[in-house]
Amino acid sequence: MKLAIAQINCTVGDLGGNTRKILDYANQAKNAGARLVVTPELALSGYPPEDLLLRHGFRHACQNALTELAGKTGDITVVVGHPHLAADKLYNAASVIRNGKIIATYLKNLLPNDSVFDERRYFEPGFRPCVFELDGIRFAINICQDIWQEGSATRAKEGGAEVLLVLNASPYHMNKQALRYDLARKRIDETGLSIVYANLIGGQDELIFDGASFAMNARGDVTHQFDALVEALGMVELEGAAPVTTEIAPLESLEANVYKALCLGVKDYIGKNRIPGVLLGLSGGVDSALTMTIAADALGADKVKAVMMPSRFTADMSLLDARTMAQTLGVRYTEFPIEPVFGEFKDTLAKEFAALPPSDVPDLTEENLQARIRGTLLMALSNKSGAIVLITGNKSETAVGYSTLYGDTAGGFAVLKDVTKTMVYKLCQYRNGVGKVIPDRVLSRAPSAELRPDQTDQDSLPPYAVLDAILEEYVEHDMSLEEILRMGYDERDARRVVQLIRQNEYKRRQSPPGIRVTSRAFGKDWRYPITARYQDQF
Ligand SMILES: Nc1ncnc2c1ncn2[C@@H]1O[C@H](COP(=O)(O)OP(=O)(O)OC[C@H]2O[C@@H]([n+]3cccc(C(=O)O)c3)[C@H](O)[C@@H]2O)[C@@H](O)[C@H]1O
Ligand SMILES: Nc1ncnc2c1ncn2[C@@H]1O[C@H](COP(=O)(O)OP(=O)(O)OP(=O)(O)O)[C@@H](O)[C@H]1O
Ligand SMILES: NC(=O)CC[C@H](N)C(=O)O
Repeated sequence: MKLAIAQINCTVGDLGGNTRKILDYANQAKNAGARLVVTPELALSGYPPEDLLLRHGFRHACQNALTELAGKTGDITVVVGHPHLAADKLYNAASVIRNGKIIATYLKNLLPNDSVFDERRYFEPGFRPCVFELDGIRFAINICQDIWQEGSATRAKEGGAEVLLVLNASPYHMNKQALRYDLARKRIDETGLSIVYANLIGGQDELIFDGASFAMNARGDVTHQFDALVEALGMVELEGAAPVTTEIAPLESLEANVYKALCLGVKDYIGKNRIPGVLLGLSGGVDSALTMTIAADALGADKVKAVMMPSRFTADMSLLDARTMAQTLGVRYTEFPIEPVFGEFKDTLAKEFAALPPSDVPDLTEENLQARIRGTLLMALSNKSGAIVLITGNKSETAVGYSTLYGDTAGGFAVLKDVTKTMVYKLCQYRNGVGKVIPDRVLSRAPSAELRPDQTDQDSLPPYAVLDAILEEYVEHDMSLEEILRMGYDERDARRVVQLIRQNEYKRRQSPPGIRVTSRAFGKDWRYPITARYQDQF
């Protein structure tokens, strides 16, 4: 028999649109000869619906959508993920529907509350297995986190299952697929079941769901691997209860994978929020170059406008490279010299500043003013056009606060927020390999904010290779300063980076949302207090 995985891009809260999409995939699956179609976790509501789930109206609308879907699926069996209200309690559920009937409903056993998840805020756990039979094969259902520990799969086996259908909303981070394979193999070792793993795709605020659905036989061999980061209808052939090899998508490089994830994140944030286009400040540097390229690839060049805003500190090559890149990509481009406005601002402030020491030396104040003038101009264009400002700050800068509040941090969406500077360079190289967009010297010159004469980032920060390595240990691996020092990092660098990360919580708290591509981003999974005296002890 054939079953299908509907690897679909659902939109949170779009119950009508999600219902239509599930029906469309069910029809396609039926036409392709499938008897059963499996959707991702909470496909009906989109994932994660967050506090929408606390609204009575939304809970009831989800129940109604399920009834409507069940009435329209016909004779193909659909296993659909949905919020389920029973006796005033809410569950993360999956129902088996056919010919207008709900044949069985499974309630997710393990509710993740770590990392980016807070399912215990909304749902009650279930504890029973759910096994149903189709064409002589006994299928059981698990939902995402259920297979991250021993228990739910074992109970499915004890309930008589032969094939485990796993509905997922498993968010992307680098190298996540290897982790999913490991977990699936552990459950297979314990139970001898074969596994069909259906994952959501799409961007939802800071999260990316990468799809990459797969099937494994009872020996733990991958029999099917479907494409990542695109919608797909994956067909899985079973001989008895065993999936047999038909389709294995080739693995991509890490850079290709991250680049595509960022494009999907931009496309879905802009598209699902019905935003007409994007704007960005194009400096001739590497961060804005990459942000512009991702935006053009994701949305089409006609949806992107780049604005170069030179000052007296802008090098000629910055201006030339900005023009070249905008032209190569075909995005709309304009230039606003900021000197006149900068002069007016300084004149307006001069009398006040004269009373403050040291009045005659330009300092960070004047540097930040330039960034804020640029931010103000971009926001004015945003207000008039409806396009939103993409900010260009990367994870390294976001970590240490190397940015100006209400200046280069002013905007709607932060494309590179979880991409370190080291990775920014790798992604530029990857994209130039597909088709050259970013001139070599943009990649070879020393990074500079160009806010004072001859400035480079390394005047204020350790080299990015060092900063990024310490950042990964402290943020992603949760290492203490002491542990980082034991790894052999320079004491001054390590102390400085950790101190800057701690000191700049206030700045991050005011920053726009951005796309998560690592196992720990500065977003849902980073909730440090701004006001705090605790320091790691030595
Ligand atoms: N705990 C707290 N809670 C709330 N607000 C707090 C605060 N502590 C300071 N503040 C406020 O924050 C202000 C300081 O922040 P802010 O005004 O941003 O300025 P600040 O962080 O002092 O300076 C910006 C830094 O970013 C660098 N930069 C700027 C622009 C672009 C780039 C680049 O290459 O990408 C780098 C620049 O060279 C400089 O090192 C204070 O004056 C105060 O108003
Ligand atoms: N001359 C400029 N014209 C337009 N935008 C600018 C200009 N200078 C800075 N910006 C904006 O402010 C952001 C901060 O950039 P800045 O040059 O200060 O440092 P950066 O982190 O090295 O970024 P980039 O690598 O893009 O230059 C830029 O990415 C860009 O969006
Ligand atoms: N939605 C979930 O239950 C997610 C489970 C799991 N932690 C994952 O990231 O895949």
